[in-house]
Amino acid sequence: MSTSSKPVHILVVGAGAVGCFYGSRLHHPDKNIFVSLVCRSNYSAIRSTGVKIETKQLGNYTFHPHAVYSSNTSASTSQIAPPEGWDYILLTTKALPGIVDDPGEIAPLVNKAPAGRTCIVLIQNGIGIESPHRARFPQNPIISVVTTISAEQTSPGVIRHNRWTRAHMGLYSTGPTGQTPFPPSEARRGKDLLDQLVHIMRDLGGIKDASAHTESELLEVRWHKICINAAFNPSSILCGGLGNAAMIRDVEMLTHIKGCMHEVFDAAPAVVGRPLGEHLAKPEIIIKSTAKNAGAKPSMLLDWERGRPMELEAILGNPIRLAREKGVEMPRLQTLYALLSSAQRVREEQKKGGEAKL
Ligand SMILES: CC(C)(CO)[C@@H](O)C(=O)[O-]
Repeated sequence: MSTSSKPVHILVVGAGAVGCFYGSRLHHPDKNIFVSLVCRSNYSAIRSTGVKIETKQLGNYTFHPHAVYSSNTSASTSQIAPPEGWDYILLTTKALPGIVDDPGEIAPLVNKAPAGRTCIVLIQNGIGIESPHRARFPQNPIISVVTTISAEQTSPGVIRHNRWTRAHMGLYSTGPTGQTPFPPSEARRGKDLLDQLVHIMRDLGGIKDASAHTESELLEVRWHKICINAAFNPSSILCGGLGNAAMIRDVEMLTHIKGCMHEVFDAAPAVVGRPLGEHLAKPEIIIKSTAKNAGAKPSMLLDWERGRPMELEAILGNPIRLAREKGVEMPRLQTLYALLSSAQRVREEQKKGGEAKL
């Protein structure tokens, strides 16, 4: 596939570990593909020296983005932004429904282009993250990406990639039924944009396990990823701050983690409409692979340690509610959700100087 005739402009909103890592693999100025970043606290560091990526899999290197912006507003009003807007906007911030209005945040960026032109790419954890974007941007192609990656920003603009680069991608129309609200020509355009993104990431960017999927396959992969995130991420906080590999060395923790994973495997068919496919790793295989990722912390633990809000609704609340609507309870996940939602509320009250009510 040729991507060189017309420039491709990609904007990454959320220049944390995941955004910087994937942004660096998509940036190919020699092929007319330009990645820019919207940064927050790491703005000065990245603007002056670029992003340093440390990865055993792909070698250490420095990524110099096409442009670096300090906020969505400054990107949308900048003189150097592409006048026709961006071809792709990659959202790699944490999914925090009820706390952050993601579609509202990116609206000035999406609306810079003619209606429906910009493709919105959601590289975020969790279930139910796409529908608010579809409601806000009825005409834009939306690509939902489920990534399994262990990476962290060790200091501003320095990203350590620990393990995995799996990126499953699929178009999101209106939901799991896969019925597209678009006329065939627009649906075709969405598919072309999906194929182009996979091509850039896999063939040019060296992410060998980047792949394109149908909408219903992607829903299945999202539930499979929940089996990992809902088991490890909340537990890492409640067990006192252990990383994933450390947790499963403890026999009681291992029983708990496996129990959470099987709970999701058992509940998923009620929502997805079929059992999770045989090609998707079973809990025992995930555990084996996780054991090799020693020293790394899951994203939710890093958020908790930094005093940031956790992705509780996307990773626990939404899956619990969707399964419950189908008559299936997930008691282990519900316990994690109740405890951590309360812990987060108490901490927010304490920050405000108040006291949680007894
Ligand atoms: C490490 C991981 C695979 C699960 O804990 C990742 O998704 C994360 O950090 O959330």
